[in-house]
Amino acid sequence: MDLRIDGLGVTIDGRSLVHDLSLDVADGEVVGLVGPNGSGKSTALRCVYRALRPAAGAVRVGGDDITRLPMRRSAQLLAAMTQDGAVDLDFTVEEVVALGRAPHQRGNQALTGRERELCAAAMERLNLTHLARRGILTLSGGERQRVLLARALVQEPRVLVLDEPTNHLDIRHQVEILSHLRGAGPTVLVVLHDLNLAAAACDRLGVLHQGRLVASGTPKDVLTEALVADVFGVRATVVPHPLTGDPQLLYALHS
Ligand SMILES: Nc1ncnc2c1ncn2[C@@H]1O[C@H](COP(=O)(O)OP(=O)(O)OP(=O)(O)O)[C@@H](O)[C@H]1O
Repeated sequence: MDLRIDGLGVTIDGRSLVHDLSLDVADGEVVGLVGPNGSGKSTALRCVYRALRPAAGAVRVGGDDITRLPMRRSAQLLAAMTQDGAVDLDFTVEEVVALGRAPHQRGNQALTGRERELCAAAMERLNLTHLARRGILTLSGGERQRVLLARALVQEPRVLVLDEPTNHLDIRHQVEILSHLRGAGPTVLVVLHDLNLAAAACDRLGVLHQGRLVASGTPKDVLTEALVADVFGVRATVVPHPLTGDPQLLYALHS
């Protein structure tokens, strides 16, 4: 197993925010974490990328407990694209993308030819080449999200974790970013709100409700009308996508 979350628990101010969460992600697999607002998705993910130390349990990458690794080593293994991963300094787009190589470099080394190619390919793939010289602070929210994904990809991590990577994005870029996750190389754990896009983008889903994992499995197994009603409190009709067969939820706002 590439990423193994084992009995994770987070308690803050006496309140259990994540309780006994275990979830495995196999090599190259894309697993989505879904759940209502406040169900503990970001808190769990923060433990995975070491922004938060869990009160219980462990997070293992390739068998190593990442909380016991030096920061530099865990940054070589795991990259995170998060809401709080924004860059406040006015670096250019190409400088921010190149920062993804930092865990692999010693001191202030210049990028090697291979690293420059890697950065150029990531910018090309995320439609950023024309923005390479622009200051990151001048970009729109969606453009900035794409820069942060490019930075995470050039890190060449074994595991990539993403917290709502489609925030701010128009539908074209939502589809594009999510379609980059499969076959991108790394094993992926991604928090998503849109259940239809999660069903299309992920091999498996884990559903969090009040800090507990209440279901996990393929999107087809997990996204049932009963689960959506129980966990999200919403009535939805589940239909197979006519082209892919992925479950898709239809919501009737009026009848
Ligand atoms: N540092 C903290 N101190 C106190 N409560 C916290 C802290 N961090 C998170 N919480 C609470 O823990 C619960 C889970 O929060 P979390 O951000 O993990 O949920 P989420 O599933 O990611 O939600 P959303 O879908 O709204 O982003 C929420 O009720 C939140 O208010």
